[in-house]
Amino acid sequence: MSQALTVDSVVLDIEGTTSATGFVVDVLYPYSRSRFGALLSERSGDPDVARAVAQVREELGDPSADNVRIEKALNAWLDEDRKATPLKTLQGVIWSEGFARGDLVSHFYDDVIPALRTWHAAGVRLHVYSSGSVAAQRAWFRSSPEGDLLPLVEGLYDTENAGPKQDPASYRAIARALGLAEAPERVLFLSDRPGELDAAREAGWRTVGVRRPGEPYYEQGVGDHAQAGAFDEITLFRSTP
Ligand SMILES: CSCCC(=O)C(=O)COP(=O)(O)O
Ligand SMILES: [Mg+2]
Repeated sequence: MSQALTVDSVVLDIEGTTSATGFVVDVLYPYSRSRFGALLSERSGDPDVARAVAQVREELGDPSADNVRIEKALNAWLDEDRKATPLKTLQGVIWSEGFARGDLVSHFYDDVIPALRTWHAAGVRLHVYSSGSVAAQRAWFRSSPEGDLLPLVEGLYDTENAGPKQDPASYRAIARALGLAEAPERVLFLSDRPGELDAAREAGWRTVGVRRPGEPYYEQGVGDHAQAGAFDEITLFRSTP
């Protein structure tokens, strides 16, 4: 359904919205699964790895969990597609290196990159809020099939610097970071998940649910949120304060 909105900023979900869940699950997840063991044993001094390991131990309630137990927990969370922050941190370390090496190229639906360029050219500020870590998001946008898209994007937010995606407080924190705490209606959130859209709306944001055939939330729909089947159905104008 066509949507036309006047906003300052658009905040993008990745999986299911800009990009295919199938690509994440079939390409990125196996890439990380086969590298957790080496990361844990060879890179324990890396501050991101050490922080994530401490968080896994805390979540397991086992302060002395060894690498075998930690790897098992990571793989179990991967199997259930649990968006646990330490899992996402460790995946972000692995994927960033995979993108930098050229092993990986990110996926965007065909309608997405032209829309991002159009919205950016119209003066709309673009940001990302994903369960994928900020490091993963940076690598994802830098290594697109059309090259480096990072210059289009102003802010990157994840469950560590903003909070859980189904909590309105996370959207309030992002609005503050955007300088829009007093005007949250000037922020638009695009996501495939109704729980995330509900949380954004509760924080005062505008919302459009993106429903793409084949995505996990396609059948369920996005409740009473405005919806679009692709980004080329969404026209954005830059609002003035
Ligand atoms: C580059 S992020 C990789 C995808 C991912 O791991 C993820 O959890 C995405 O979740 P989203 O919040 O974007 O639906
Ligand atoms: Mg999503």
